[in-house]
Amino acid sequence: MNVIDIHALTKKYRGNKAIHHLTLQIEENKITGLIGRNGAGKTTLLKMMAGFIKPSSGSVAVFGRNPFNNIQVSANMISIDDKMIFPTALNLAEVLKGAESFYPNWNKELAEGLFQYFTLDPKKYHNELSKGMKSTFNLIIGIASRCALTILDEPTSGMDSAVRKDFYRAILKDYIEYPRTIIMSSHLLSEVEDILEDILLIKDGQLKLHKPVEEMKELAIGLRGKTELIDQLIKDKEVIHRKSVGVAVSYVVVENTFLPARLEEAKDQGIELLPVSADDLCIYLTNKTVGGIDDVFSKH
Ligand SMILES: Nc1ncnc2c1ncn2[C@@H]1O[C@H](COP(=O)(O)OP(=O)(O)OP(=O)(O)O)[C@@H](O)[C@H]1O
Repeated sequence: MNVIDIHALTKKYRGNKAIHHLTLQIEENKITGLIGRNGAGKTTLLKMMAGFIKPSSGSVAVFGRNPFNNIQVSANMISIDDKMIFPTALNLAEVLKGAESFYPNWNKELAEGLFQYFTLDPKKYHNELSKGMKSTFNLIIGIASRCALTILDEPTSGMDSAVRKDFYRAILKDYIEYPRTIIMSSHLLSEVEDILEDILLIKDGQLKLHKPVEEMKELAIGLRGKTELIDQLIKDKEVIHRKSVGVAVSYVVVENTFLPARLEEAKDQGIELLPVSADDLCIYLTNKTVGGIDDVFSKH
């Protein structure tokens, strides 16, 4: 069953398209990573899934319903981001207590365990917390609420690296015990890759790729060798990434649609065949240009 069904979705802000004609589905009980660079449209897309903002055109269905102002959708969903605000009169312990009565699947032991592990002070107020501590508290609520649809928009923003790692592990462990649909946005795949099943990559509001992480690893190939030979090998291929490596030597990344015999031949010609990680592939696919930062320097 699809929890999310999006068709020809567009969101414009003052005429500028933040999301552009997006069509996709997200299956039940999967962890999907929404990956994209700054300004790619991740938050806008997640807000439309959560029913917080209206599309300009196209449709979003969550559990088969339009999520905008829909009580049935919001009863089964939680959306966590770094702009969350809580009642200022309540301290953290009181907010947790409130969440317990609000979310039907709330896991009290887990919430308290995480709260103690991350040494949050129950007497403190949310608006007194540091950026990383706010994210920590928000994510405890996001995990412990165990909602059928859990939307996490850059959930670890401001956390230090050790806390981020602990949280990714916590998300995965709790998901294994209690599967649900989790959509988590991030700039960088490398951090979250291990806990994801699917990757949804967007660039400039458009869908670049939606695939299982495992398939991503096989999708592209890196080729390094004499520029002349490389150009011959890839002449009918779309270049995903290219850079010069010294004089007359190039490294290119292309979709791996070669016949095995052709790759063997390339190897015999001295071309190196290199794997391309899912993380690097996402970076190349979302770069504004085919070259990298080196291009900026080589032009000056
Ligand atoms: N309320 C708004 N009014 C006008 N433009 C907006 C608004 N919100 C977002 N945008 C624009 O829409 C585009 C997508 O923004 P969005 O915040 O969805 O991207 P993002 O992928 O979440 O970025 P980041 O990773 O930097 O948080 C950007 O060009 C942004 O400037």
